[in-house]
Amino acid sequence: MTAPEPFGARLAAAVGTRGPFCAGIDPHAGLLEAWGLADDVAGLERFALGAAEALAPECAVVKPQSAFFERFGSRGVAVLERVVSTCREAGALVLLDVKRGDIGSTSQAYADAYLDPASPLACDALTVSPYLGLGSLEPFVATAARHGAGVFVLALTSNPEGPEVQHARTTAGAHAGGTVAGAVLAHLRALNAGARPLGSHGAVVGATIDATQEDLDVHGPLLAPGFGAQGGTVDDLRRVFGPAVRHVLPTSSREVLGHGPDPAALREACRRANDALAVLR
Ligand SMILES: O=c1ccn([C@@H]2O[C@H](COP(=O)(O)O)[C@@H](O)[C@H]2O)c(=O)[nH]1
Repeated sequence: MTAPEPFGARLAAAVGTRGPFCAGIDPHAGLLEAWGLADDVAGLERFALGAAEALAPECAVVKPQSAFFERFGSRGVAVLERVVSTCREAGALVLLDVKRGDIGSTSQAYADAYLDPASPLACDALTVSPYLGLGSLEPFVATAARHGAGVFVLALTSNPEGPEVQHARTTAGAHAGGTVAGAVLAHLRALNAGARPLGSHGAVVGATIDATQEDLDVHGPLLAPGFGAQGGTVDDLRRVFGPAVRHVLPTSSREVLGHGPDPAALREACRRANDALAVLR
């Protein structure tokens, strides 16, 4: 059996063709209302599939936020499954923002749910939380490698509460003495070593964070939420990421979705974002 093409290589090719902008699909109640839809499963379906059909042919990566589907229970998750398949059929990679992480045996079940192609919710990559320890992420890393998928680990998140945990000093493990975020970044750098053209293990680093002393170049993708509605700009991306900006996937949900429901306006918003980001590469 031939090995699947690694996520990092698939991502590099997709970004080379379509640009780095990652469109988020976050069906907020307020956005459903703005699109003239009810805040129920039928409204969710119209909104999320409409966004997927308009945005996925334009973007290298689409990032559905699982929480907004889960709030409708199993019928919401069924809509998420259709969003994932719609986006992948349109040639976009799907990064599911679900921020999982648990003890190893449970992480294996999460990894199977989101990364095994046999699962109804199989995606190209997912977000995970490292706060049960870097070793606890191993099932995600191994399962992703088996299936040519990617893993994005929270490092320096875009929310203002992040630093109290992420800037704390760790006293245990291979990176003792450094910050928690620094340990996450170093772990990813080690996982990505030697990968060509780019590793499959990404970091989540907000476009809104203060200047950091951490080395953000993990030789893998850097998902940058906070671009758009949270205030992050192209200048912030340059300021925060420095030379590593070439590996950044800036992502925005509310800002781009606010242009709907007109599919042409959604597509245009995605094109404009990619045009504005071209100066960074
Ligand atoms: O540090 C993080 C990690 C993830 N997110 C997620 O990204 C989107 C942002 O939505 P906007 O509407 O563009 O603000 C959302 O799904 C968050 O859960 C983040 O914001 N920050």
